Amino acid sequence: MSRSSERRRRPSGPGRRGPGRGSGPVDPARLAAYEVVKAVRVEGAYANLALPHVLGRLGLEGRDAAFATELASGTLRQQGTYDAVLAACVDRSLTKVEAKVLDALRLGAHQLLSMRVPDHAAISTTVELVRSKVGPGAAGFANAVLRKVAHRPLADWIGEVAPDRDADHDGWATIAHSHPRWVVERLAAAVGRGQVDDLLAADNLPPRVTLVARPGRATREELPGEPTTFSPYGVVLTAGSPTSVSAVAEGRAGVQDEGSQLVALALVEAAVEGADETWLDLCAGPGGKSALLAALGAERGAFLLANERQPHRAGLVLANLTDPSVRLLVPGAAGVVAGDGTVPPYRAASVDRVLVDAPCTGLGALRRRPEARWRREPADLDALVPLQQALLGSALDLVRSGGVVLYATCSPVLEETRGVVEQVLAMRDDVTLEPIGGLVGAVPDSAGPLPGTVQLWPHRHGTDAMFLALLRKG
Ligand SMILES: C[S@@+](CC[C@H](N)C(=O)[O-])C[C@H]1O[C@@H](n2cnc3c(N)ncnc32)[C@H](O)[C@@H]1O
Repeated sequence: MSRSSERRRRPSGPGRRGPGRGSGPVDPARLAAYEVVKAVRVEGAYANLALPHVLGRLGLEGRDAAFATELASGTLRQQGTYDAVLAACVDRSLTKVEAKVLDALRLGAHQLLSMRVPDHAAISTTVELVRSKVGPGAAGFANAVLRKVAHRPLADWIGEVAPDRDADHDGWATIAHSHPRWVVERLAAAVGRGQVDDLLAADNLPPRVTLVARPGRATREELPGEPTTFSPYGVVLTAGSPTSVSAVAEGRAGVQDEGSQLVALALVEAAVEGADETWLDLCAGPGGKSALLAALGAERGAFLLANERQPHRAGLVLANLTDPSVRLLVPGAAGVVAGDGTVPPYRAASVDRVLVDAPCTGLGALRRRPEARWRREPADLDALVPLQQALLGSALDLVRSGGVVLYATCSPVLEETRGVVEQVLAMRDDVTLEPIGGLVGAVPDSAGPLPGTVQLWPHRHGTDAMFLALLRKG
């Protein structure tokens, strides 16, 4: 059966030029993707951090860099689908296939099934990669396996290797959308059965790059791109790289998901009577929201204290709050402390506004962390949920009467959102849950799992799946 061209939706990059046809040197873009996938497997690297290093070392730019990025990221995201396909094409368990060969087979499968790379180029370049990294025997094996993969388009493969969709939707989605089953189940519980497929599909698309103009330091009119729909500070970068934007290089603007911009905005938009001078970001690292809060606070005469438990991440917060010459971007407006937010070194009832951007599973940001879904486990919730409750509890101790705490997660998982807020509310009689108002409260179709809370979604809003709850101390 020949594969139809309609299903090929991704840009081809250098694959269309067919580098590495036949026996020859390994194509550098494929080599870069291979090195990233291997570093994720062997070193536990984060693909989004490993990519710039590898691209720089191999001197890849432009189309080649874009191709390598899509190849590595897409392969990692859709590994669950490709493994099911490869398992049907290999005469032994995939656990018996040498890991380096399996890395390369997954890269080949992504080119064959999801990128516009001609079959001959996808197969021959992968075979050369395997020959150079493993040897001629493995190259022959890879050639035979990828020829089988190339026999069918992706949709036909899914029909063959996934369970029946009507009989076992979550089993089907596990393969078709390449998410672990427990993640499918948690996301379905949060978004509802009617939309879970749209959400899972959105997780497999590369996120758009969004910039934030830090108020008082930059305007969004000076940033290249289209204004964001909901945040008054953002633009969606339509071309080029953020590092080439001078306001970003100078620290006056930054790269920040629109949902994260809305979290900072929701804290600032909440009405507070009386003093409004001391703001605390309890879990600040690496500091994207702190940078926006410091700029907004400076406009209102408020001081932002940015707290982060891990010292090296507290260093990243400082870097986000300073310009390239390490001068505070908004002098006198912010300070950074490395401290445990569950036993904070601050006076009780001394703060007017607190952000708790809690450590979480990150299952709302899977678009930008291609490998994260394979690293997380249900047991992570056993440690994270009590920590989230403790952090929210200490934020409520730190805020003064009449002040506000914004609890946020980049996860829509109900244990981390509704569960944490309900649990903390049940343990205290000095706190009320308030509707999030202002611009953030007006985002359409954003009702969260508790009255007045907000839940953003990649497939509805184009943002990470941020959860926001506003609590006021009585
Ligand atoms: C979701 S991230 C925060 C992202 C950050 N607000 C931003 O916009 O860049 C959660 C942070 O909480 C930190 N963290 C974890 N446990 C903590 C604790 N007990 N006290 C303070 N920070 C903690 C983590 O190291 C991590 O940097």
